Amino acid sequence: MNAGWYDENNNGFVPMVESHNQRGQVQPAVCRILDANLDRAREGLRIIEEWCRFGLNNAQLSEECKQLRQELATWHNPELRAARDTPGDPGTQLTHPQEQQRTDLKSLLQANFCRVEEALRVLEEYGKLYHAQMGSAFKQMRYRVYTLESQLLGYERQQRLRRSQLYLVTSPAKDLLSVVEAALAGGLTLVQYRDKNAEDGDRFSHAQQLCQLCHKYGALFLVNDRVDLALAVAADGVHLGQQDLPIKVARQLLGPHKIIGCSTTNAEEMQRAIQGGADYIGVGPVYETPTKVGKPAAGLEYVRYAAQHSPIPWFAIGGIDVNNINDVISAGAERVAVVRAIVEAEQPTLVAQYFISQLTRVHIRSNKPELSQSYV
Ligand SMILES: Cc1ncc(COP(=O)(O)OP(=O)(O)O)c(N)n1
Ligand SMILES: Cc1ncsc1CCOP(=O)(O)O
Ligand SMILES: [Mg+2]
Repeated sequence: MNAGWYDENNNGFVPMVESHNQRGQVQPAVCRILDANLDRAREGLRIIEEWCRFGLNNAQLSEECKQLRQELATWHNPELRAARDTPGDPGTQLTHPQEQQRTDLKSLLQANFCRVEEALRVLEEYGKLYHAQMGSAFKQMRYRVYTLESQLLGYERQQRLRRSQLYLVTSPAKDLLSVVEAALAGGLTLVQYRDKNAEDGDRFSHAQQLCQLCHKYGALFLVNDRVDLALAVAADGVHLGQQDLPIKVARQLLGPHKIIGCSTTNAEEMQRAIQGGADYIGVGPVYETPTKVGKPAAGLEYVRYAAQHSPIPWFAIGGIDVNNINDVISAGAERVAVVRAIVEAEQPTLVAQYFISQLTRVHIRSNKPELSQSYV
């Protein structure tokens, strides 16, 4: 019969790695450290797993959490459990003020990833004193958790992108931060920083402030043209035009989990962007616009084409405002991107709300309720 024990935390029968350490007597304190951190890592993983399972309905991510928990359980042998001394532990009363104030889901998940990664690092170091394979086993697990974290954040980004109906592309304005904040308050969930003329130092500081603001509201933040700037401010991704870096190069620089958008004006560009791995495309200019002087309109015809042929999310852009939004929606658009309609609006909150209400109406009509759900 295999040696092991029954674990009450849903892991069932857990095969024992080895009940005795291989280096002679280990200090009881080391066993207590290992016991406490095995618990800590498992608890953190369980919190993350619940979101993967019930929040995202993602079987692959929840399975990875479960496997990691089970692997932790195989190391948590009776000898380590027996070392527990909760009444004598001075740390049980200590809480950090931040633990009491998780304001959003993203910070809750990040805090728990942090907790798991820290616990695994402790297990890696102290585990070397206990068992020859413990150090390398926990190192590998820590890297798996890093991968899980970036997969989960990437998956969340894609979901947010899919649920975004209105996209604000910024233009320089004296009170840009207040304008963007007002639009975020109206329900805006996707923002692109675009400034074709500023100096890099100013671009960096504007992008940094906008990025923080967007994340405070749970909105995605992308940077126009510049992969380096997107990386520098930890943006959610980048928007590239036909004259910018190729998508494949940007993907290598940004990794698999950031968003890459691409401008398209016709069917051929659309096809290339999709094949290149764009996460979404801009479709336009629908109308000629002073924001992009000299660029001929692709027209509503191209919007109709996108509605029929684009398998990835797409945003109609160019000259769209509150007066013509319904023509664009009638041509098949479910998402729109605007510059002047919001940046130059007297009441950006109301304009954002109006656009979203019109787009939501059409989503409900076309029976795509997932697009009209608000996101945590
Ligand atoms: C959402 C969206 N669509 C199209 C563009 C235009 O990009 P590009 O053609 O590279 O032109 P510039 O914006 O760089 O002048 C966009 N920025 N966003
Ligand atoms: C950046 C861009 N790309 C195609 S049209 C456009 C500008 C859209 O600006 P506006 O919404 O002010 O017409
Ligand atoms: Mg560009």
